[in-house]
Amino acid sequence: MFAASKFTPTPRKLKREKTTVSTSSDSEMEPVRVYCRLRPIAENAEVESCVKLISPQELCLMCESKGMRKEVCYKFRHVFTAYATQKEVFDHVAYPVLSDLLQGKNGLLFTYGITGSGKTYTLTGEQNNPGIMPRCIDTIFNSIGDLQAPKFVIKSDKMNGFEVQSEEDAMQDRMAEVRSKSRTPRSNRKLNAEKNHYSNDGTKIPLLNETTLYAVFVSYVEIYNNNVYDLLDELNGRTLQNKILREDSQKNMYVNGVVEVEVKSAEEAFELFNAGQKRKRMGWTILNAESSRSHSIFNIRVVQLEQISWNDKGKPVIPEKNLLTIGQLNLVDLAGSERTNRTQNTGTRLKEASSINNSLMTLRTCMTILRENQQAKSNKMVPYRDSRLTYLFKNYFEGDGSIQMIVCVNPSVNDFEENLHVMKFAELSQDVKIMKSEPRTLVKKTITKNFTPARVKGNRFTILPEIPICKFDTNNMDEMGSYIDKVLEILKQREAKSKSLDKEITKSTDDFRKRLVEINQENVLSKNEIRSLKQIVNKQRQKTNNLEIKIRDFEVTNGELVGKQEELQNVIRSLHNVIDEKDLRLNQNILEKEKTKQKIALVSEKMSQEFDANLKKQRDHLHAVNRAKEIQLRKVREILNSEVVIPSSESSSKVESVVPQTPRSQMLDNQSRRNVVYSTPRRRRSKSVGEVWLEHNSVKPVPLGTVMQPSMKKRKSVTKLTKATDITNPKQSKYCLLAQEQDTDGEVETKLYKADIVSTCGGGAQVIFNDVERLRQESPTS
Ligand SMILES: Nc1ncnc2c1ncn2[C@@H]1O[C@H](COP(=O)(O)OP(=O)(O)OP(=O)(O)O)[C@@H](O)[C@H]1O
Repeated sequence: MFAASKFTPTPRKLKREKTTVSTSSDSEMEPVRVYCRLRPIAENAEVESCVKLISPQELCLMCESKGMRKEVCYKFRHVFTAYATQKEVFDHVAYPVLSDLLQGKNGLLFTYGITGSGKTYTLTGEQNNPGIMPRCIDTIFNSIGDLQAPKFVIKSDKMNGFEVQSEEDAMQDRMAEVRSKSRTPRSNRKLNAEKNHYSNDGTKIPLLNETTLYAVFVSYVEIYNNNVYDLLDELNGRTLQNKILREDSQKNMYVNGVVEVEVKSAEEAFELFNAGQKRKRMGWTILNAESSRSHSIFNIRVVQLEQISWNDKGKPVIPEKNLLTIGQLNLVDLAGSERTNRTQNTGTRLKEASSINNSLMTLRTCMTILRENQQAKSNKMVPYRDSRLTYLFKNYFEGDGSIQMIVCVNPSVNDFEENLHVMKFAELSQDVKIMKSEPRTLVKKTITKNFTPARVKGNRFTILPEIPICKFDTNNMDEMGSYIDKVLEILKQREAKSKSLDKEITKSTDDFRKRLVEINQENVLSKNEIRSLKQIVNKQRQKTNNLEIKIRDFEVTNGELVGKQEELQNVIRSLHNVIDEKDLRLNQNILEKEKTKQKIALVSEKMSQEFDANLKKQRDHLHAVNRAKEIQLRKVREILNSEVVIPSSESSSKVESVVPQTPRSQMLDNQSRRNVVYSTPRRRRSKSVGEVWLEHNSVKPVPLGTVMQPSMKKRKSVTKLTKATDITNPKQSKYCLLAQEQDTDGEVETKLYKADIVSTCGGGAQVIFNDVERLRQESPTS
């Protein structure tokens, strides 16, 4: 049991003043501490690294594209290679911040980088390889050890502050908690407990003050689609509710109504973290199977109750007036920036990505303007309110604590372009200087809910010394005199007490009035906030209405388009049918053609065979006829030879005498040697009456006037064979071609090419030349 001591401290009250960054001197400022951590390239990914390490503080990003080599170098406070352990990162980055935290200073630590670069790994890590968060929790509890305030003695006032309550009240709260815990199913507790082990390496921070009690509080929120959700909220079947951000009486930003739990061990803290982690919005993307879709903020607040004394039993004595120092550490796992063309996100993922990118963009803008303000000593407005992320951490940028950033980098060459943007932002952030923060100690009175009056008499109670009752005895005046003195003394005491009570009442009234004024101010702020929220809600409603109208319009258009699409599909279907039919017919035609071709080939083969056979027959026949004619001719020649006897000396005169004196022979005589006369052709000239000749003359024949002209009683004269029917006319059986040409001496020679026209079995005709008569004119003088 605690007893309220009479100890009245002289508080080290530090008033928090808002100083703009640009007006403070350099010694009061410190830059944002920026570290870089490289993650190993995944083993199965066959990609090159685009990072070259120059020194423990410098690295270069390199890339070669289209024959051009690009190399950009950056300097950081420290660069952790892919081989750096989680402990190294913790020792370098988080340990100093934790040391500040246990002195009551604030710190903000966030991981920044593109998706899949190792932000969650750095901050949370794995069960056997814990990251910064579990190591922080372990280190805090390792350090404070037994110096923990009994649970619920320090209590959140629900307005971002704390109050100290009496041990009796704390005990009642503890009992209530035990009762509510006993109602939680055992299976659930066991399930949660199984996951709460991160390996603890026993890291400690030496504490300066052994007369201080510590209480650790944690809360866990996420910013998803620019809304704040409490991941530790008791849901009881509800969905997570959007929380609003508020400013407390000290102008610090906080999440209104956030569940802040006092934890007494690291395991308890991990249990809460894991419970929140299950609610945190994670999702699958092409670039990271477990991608954070929100910014998550794990807040650790360490409240110190200073200058405690200890009673005989070794228990702390809580004074009436307390000195509270509050330090807080925000561990922020930012969602990764991502390019939609790489993640190929659509729908919800796309909306998330655009919200993530917007909030990161606002963070960049705030940093840029802060830097500009500091460098150009200007006073541009920093747009913290544009995003919940920057609005929540506005105090840090204005000098309420140190800021450290770990830039996580996946060195894959595929991430080169995006890493460039990240590095640019990181480099810019290093130039921003933040006011150094100092611990703030507040004086708080111990609150007692169960007020019990000192003494109760009948129906009234009094806190003044009572006047003793005395019997009036006139015989004993001495006793009466001492009694009166006593009463006078008591009355004096009562007067003094009354005065002190008056003073106390006046002070209490003043305090109460002050508190009322504060409450009133907060009330006014809340009203303003509610008003602005209402305006936002109205605007949103208006937007929703507009969107609904648009959606309806779209639905109508969509309906029409669907109708049109159906019509077009019907047309397409019928066209497809037509095409199918045509294809079928085409195929049939091709088949038929193929068949016909085959038939024609068969018939033509047959015909050519028949034709060959006929031809052979005719040739044989003609040969036979020729042979018979030759035999006849031979016989005629023999007869002629036997008739004509030519004496060797008068041969020329004998010829003349043997040749009958026909007009033709006379002509031959007359024309002397101009014409050569052959007996055989003359005889070969057929005189058959029935024969029809096809006389093929030259266009302008030279008139012959000779005996050589064949006798063609029935004839058809042509100068040109233009048509096949000129030959194939079945009535014609003979052919004679008259050709005249001049020899080199200019003498005319006439040739008669004679032939038989033989019909062929194919319906054509064959011209078989069998005789040539030549008639040549010569000048006797030549
Ligand atoms: N330093 C490291 N050593 C080993 N593995 C790592 C390291 N950093 C990251 N990884 C692995 O890379 C993968 C992606 O890491 P992580 O989920 O932390 O990325 P992230 O930056 O948080 O991504 P997102 O922004 O999409 O949430 C994980 O499987 C993680 O285990």
